[in-house]
Amino acid sequence: MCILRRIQNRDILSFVGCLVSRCVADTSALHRVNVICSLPPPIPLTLTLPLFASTVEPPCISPHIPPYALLLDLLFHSPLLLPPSSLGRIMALHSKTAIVYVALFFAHVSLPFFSTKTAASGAGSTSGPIDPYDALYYTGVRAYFRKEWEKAAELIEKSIASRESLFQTRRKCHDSCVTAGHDRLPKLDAEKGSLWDLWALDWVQQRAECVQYCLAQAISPAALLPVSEDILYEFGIRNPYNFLQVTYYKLGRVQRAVSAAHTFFVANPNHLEMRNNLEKYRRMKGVTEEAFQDREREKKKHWSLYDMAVLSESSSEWPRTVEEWRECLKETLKQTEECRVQCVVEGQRFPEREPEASEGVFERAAALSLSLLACQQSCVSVVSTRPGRISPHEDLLPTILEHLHIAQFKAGDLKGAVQTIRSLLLFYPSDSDSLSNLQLYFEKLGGDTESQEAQPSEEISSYVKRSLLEKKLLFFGAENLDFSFIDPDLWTPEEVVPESLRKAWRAEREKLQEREKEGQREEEMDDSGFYAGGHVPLVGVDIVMDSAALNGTNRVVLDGVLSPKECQNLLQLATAAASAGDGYRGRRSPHTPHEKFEGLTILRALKMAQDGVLNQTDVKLLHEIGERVRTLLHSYFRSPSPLYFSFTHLVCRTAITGQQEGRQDLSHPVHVDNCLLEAETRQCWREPPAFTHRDLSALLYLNDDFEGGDLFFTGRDAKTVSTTVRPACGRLVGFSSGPVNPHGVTAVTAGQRCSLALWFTKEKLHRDMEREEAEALWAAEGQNVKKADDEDEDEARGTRRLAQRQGSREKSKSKDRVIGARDEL
Ligand SMILES: O=C(O)CCC(=O)C(=O)O
Ligand SMILES: [Fe+2]
Repeated sequence: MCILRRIQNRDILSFVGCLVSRCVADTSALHRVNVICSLPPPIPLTLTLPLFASTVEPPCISPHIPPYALLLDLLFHSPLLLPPSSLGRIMALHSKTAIVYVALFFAHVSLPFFSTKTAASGAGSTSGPIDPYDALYYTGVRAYFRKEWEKAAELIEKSIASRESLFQTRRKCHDSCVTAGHDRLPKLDAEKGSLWDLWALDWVQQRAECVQYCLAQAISPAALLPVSEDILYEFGIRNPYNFLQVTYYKLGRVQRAVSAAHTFFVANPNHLEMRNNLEKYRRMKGVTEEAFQDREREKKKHWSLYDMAVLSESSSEWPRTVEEWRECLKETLKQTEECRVQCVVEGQRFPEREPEASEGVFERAAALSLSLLACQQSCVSVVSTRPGRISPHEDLLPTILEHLHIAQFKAGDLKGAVQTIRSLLLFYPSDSDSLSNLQLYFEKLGGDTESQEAQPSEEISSYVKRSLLEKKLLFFGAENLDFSFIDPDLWTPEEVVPESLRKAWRAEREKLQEREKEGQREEEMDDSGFYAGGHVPLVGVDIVMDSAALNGTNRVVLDGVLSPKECQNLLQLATAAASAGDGYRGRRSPHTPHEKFEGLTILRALKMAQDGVLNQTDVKLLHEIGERVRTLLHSYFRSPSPLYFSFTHLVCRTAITGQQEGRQDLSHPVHVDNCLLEAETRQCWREPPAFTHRDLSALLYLNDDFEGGDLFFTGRDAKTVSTTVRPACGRLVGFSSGPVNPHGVTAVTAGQRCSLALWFTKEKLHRDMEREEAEALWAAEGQNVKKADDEDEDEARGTRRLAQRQGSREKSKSKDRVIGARDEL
């Protein structure tokens, strides 16, 4: 197996020496790599590297690497015979794109190398130099696919721990080398011209040597090399925990499996299988709530502090809220620093573009320093992005300061409030609200706002000052050195942008504004691909309200989808299951504390039927009705592609008696099913934790004997109600799941409101695996139910199936329902 490590450098030879000096290879590895690795387009290059003796000086060589030598000639398959080594490492040089690919090969004999060094218990227990976490990961994944569960767990845990130790060591080395070479700095003041240059280089080199030496003490040479983009991505999406979840489950270590599952799910809230797994774990005996632990929580701790502080705002304990916002601010700044330090010590890549032939050392140095600055600036986006989300929170630091300011004001800490306002003004110096607040405080405090403690906080001042300086340099690079820089901040003042870029910047902004305006005009256009108005293939089902009547786009209300008896049967199912119901993802009151919320999926219902708690026929009816709804909506919305079940549950909301007095909230707050509605900006973000793959929503109501509980649609402001639908037995509301259809449910103030909620997706990949599991169980019992895999058919066939099924159902019940002639194919 091999791993590619990609390093870009046009002027490779200078550091190839250093890299190669850390490399060992064996001949079999060379051949294997040629076969296994897909290297970049082969532009023939035969490069014979000098044979290094074992006398290469530190810091290039680590004492842990045996004497070595390497000849590189991958393309002509003529590797130099090298002493066999357990760890092979090969480099292929690509002259045109100036990319060095370092491929690692781990021969079978290398496994003991890892096994002996990996600590049995995994996490955190790294002894000796830090091993390359990517290599450990690959070996762990290989063990996983071989079903060597113990080994897989051990190696993947070790890789997570090694990565963590690597970051910590980088941080430590960075801190301990901050002052290295400082004694050269006074010379910089004293000297001019080339001597100044030399002292500057000397300072840089002293610091580099210090860092290199420090890193080499703790990190194995292989782990010092950069890892591939693939590995960065894998760890970025927390995929190691995905493997660990299965691995621990197989090993019977359920608590660890649960925490791995939870850790993965936090960063992948749309992952259906993991959601299903977590629901299963929740129902397992012996699994405690503590097991649902995010193992990566510390790295995103500022978000839990943020949420805690927001929550505290709803209490009136303002001094505590102030403390919480302060903590959140401190942690956010700390995480930003951590991220920036990694940029410095990790080493930067040269910009992607082809270097000019005329570029000399200064241009190269500038390119590298711009890369470093861009990396550090990008930390704003890294820190501002919640786990599981794609887009960063806009203006995170100013937002935290705004919250802190309000909390301080409410807590009566006016001096603190003034300081925070002043800090906020550093980001937005002409913000009229902040300025008028400041004026107000000035009057209240009788001019004391100028006192020392009322100045902006030191850390925010230096943050803003440093950030502005970095932006200036980066914009300079963008203007003169062909460097591309995307500013992560909204608060950047225009004067920081050079005049020549400003025009393009303004034009870009105007275009954006224009697009936004257009967006608002086209807001009500639906790009879902659905086109309401198709036929309703079931006689007895009536369109009672179409999109026009419902004041919107791609919405419909159909009546007569269920007979009263069917409503009764499903209600029975709901009631019988309710006592053991698991709520919504295990939560009993996910939307409001005034109501109890019980959900039942088909798989769960089937298991309960197997246990004799529910009636099998009713469970099959639940399944069959889903098919009915799908066919109706597929046809009515003229779906351009097959619809797959994404999620289905029978759900009841019950008013809790004695908790309805003066209730102001909703049973289900206004939301959009497949994106995150931001009512203030009228934007809807199609990203996790929203269920982004949901395309069509359906609610099939079972009863009307309750108070409140109306479904209503709104505009994107989440306020303007466009229409209201009163639930009733057999009434089906269908609508496209996107931003044209924000909706909510009014409070259920008495009784129980039950419905079958269904969501459909056009993507087979996102189909509901639980439903398939239920179908497989039925199939295993020899029972005849239609499988979700049969769904790749056209509308007509779907309709025919409905017709046939409906026909036999109705015949057996001898009711007056017939199938429309058009569908009798
Ligand atoms: O029950 C209803 O009427 C709506 C529920 C809903 O919007 C949802 O579960 O997403
Ligand atoms: Fe909804």
